[in-house]
Amino acid sequence: MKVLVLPGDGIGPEIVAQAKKVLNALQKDGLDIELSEAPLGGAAYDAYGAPYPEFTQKLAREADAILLGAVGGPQYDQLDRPLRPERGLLGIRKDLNLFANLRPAILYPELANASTLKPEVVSGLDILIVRELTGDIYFGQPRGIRVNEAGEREGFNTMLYSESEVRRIAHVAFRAAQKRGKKLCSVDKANVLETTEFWKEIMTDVAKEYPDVELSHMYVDNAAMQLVRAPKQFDVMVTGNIFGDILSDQASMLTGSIGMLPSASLDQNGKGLYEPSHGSAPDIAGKDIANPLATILSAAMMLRYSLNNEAAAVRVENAVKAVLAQGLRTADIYEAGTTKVSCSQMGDAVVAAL
Ligand SMILES: NC(=O)c1ccc[n+]([C@@H]2O[C@H](COP(=O)([O-])OP(=O)(O)OC[C@H]3O[C@@H](n4cnc5c(N)ncnc54)[C@H](O)[C@@H]3O)[C@@H](O)[C@H]2O)c1
Ligand SMILES: CC(C)[C@H](C(=O)O)[C@@H](O)C(=O)O
Ligand SMILES: [Mg+2]
Repeated sequence: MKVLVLPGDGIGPEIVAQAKKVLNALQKDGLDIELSEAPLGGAAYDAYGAPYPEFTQKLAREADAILLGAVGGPQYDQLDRPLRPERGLLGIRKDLNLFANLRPAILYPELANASTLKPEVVSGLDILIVRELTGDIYFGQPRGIRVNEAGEREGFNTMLYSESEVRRIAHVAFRAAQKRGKKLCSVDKANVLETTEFWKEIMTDVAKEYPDVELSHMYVDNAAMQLVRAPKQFDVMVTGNIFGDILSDQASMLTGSIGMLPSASLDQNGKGLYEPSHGSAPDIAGKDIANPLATILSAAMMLRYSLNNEAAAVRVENAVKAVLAQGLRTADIYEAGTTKVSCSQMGDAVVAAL
């Protein structure tokens, strides 16, 4: 199996190095993977003048699975839009048709106090957010910044979903719900936006094929409120690209830190890109203090979904649970009575716990 590693920018290389340690340890125990590396985002712009250069594209297309750190940083904000790091990430998602983004928000019992919510509200939390990743206002045309007829500048984007796009993500979400608590909440803004009114109609239609799953609908503003009021009411949530982006960052705080939330972005055939849900955290880059657990847990998802190695995935997840049980914490999840460790120390501890 070929695994392409894309460290990216900011804390990307630091957190990916920890996930690589874990994969290297598994390799020594017989995991049959071949690792290669390429730049994406700002690092790719620096090396090749493009955020998703041909060099990276070729390796990405050949790989069975991809592990990404994060992209972006203020030093790239002044570039022309097509050259910005984030366009590299959107480019690889679109190029590889990685339409199904799974973002599990799980509260480990040891982090009950790290969550911003009261322990009784979050204890046992286990939500899966299924975010559509290659459509919506992120990709709809037309888009841009222009001068209108009145001579005033305006910015515009297009929220767009085709029926096939909604159907395929609906099936992913219903199948996920079937394997879990059999409850699916589709999040929309159907009271205002036609795109999501259409989304809701298709979700309702696909539900007929999954009579064992209870489908509900919720407006996104209410969903944001319910996520902090009573998050355990949710099992699987399915939503479009932009709402899923926002709700998954919000859900991450229920688990104690955005540094705990992994993600998998999958195509129809099990090929996937695995990355933490957070960004390149320029404010803490280069300090060896970032939390690498979301990236390590993303590597576990890669073992599960693309490398079909459930045993190795569980082994990594158990190692993460073990380091938390040992009281080891990076700064973002630190609390009195625990032991503060650096990013690299956390990586070493997970390897030791394997
Ligand atoms: N998937 C991605 O590559 C991705 C995702 C989100 C944002 N970004 C990009 O990252 C850059 C920074 O964006 P932002 O600041 O809005 O979001 P961010 O997620 O990078 O950071 C938000 C806050 O969370 C903290 N944080 C994030 N990850 C952490 C970790 N592992 N451990 C400890 N703390 C962590 C940061 O220090 C910061 O205070 C931007 O260029 C943005 O476009 C990339
Ligand atoms: C960096 C950005 C393009 C990306 C997104 O919006 O999808 C990020 O926020 C994410 O959640 O992966
Ligand atoms: Mg995001």
